[in-house]
Amino acid sequence: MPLTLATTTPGEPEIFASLQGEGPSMGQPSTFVRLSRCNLACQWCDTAYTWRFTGDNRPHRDALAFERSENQVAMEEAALAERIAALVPDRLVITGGEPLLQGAALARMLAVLDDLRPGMHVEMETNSTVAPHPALDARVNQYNVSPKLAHSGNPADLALLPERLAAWAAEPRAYFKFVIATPDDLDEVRALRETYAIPGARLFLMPEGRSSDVIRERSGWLADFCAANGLRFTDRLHIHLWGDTRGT
Ligand SMILES: Nc1nc2[nH]cc(C(=O)O)c2c(=O)[nH]1
Ligand code: SF4
Ligand SMILES: [Mg+2]
Repeated sequence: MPLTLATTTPGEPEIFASLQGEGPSMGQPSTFVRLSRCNLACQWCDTAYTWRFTGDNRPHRDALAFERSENQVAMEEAALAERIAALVPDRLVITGGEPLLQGAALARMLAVLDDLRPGMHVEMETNSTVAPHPALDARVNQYNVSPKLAHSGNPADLALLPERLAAWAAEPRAYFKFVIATPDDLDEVRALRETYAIPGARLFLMPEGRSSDVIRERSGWLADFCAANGLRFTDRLHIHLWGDTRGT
């Protein structure tokens, strides 16, 4: 079974070399692979082209509908591994959408990649709701886990799964990255942190924003909060550098 990737332009899979823009590895040169499909629907999602296809009327800020045929492309595992191996970075970031929905195929792809480029550092971005396939889990070095708060618009019974959150909190490879839009969101983070005993060293707060101006405005109060509460702050470096564009 091939993987389903997002596209940069119709037919062209979203595979690119860039700098990790968010979280513990911010600034690291990395190859990115963006998979299509998501099991959630965040109203501020900046990659709605991975899930909000024509006929999907779940609320989104832009109310855009994307043509599935233009925004998805199938790719065999071995072909994807070859594309990754041909790029310079020795780190790989797999994102989406929700990449763990395609865990078994990703594990097969990473097995091929390990033959072509042994020792690559593999980072997985995830929305926290899907348990990693065991064969995939064995090949991941780092999880960047982003549970979705109430302001995302997802019902909590879909977005915040107690069993999953407890498992990520206990997983030393997992770094939490909470997307924060308003100061009210911080109370929800505080409650989750207490409930699941998330260590501060593995908890990042990141401003929501798809433009440099919005991110900068929110960074002001969010960075102050992080400093006062002993939490880690992450910017969205790629938005400052390249704006909200595909393939960056
Ligand atoms: N440069 C860059 N860094 C990123 N870190 C997480 C990303 C994502 O879309 O998940 C992302 C992205 O799209 N670009
Ligand atoms: S979980 Fe991520 S990809 Fe899915 S809708 Fe939310 S922001 Fe978008
Ligand atoms: Mg992104």
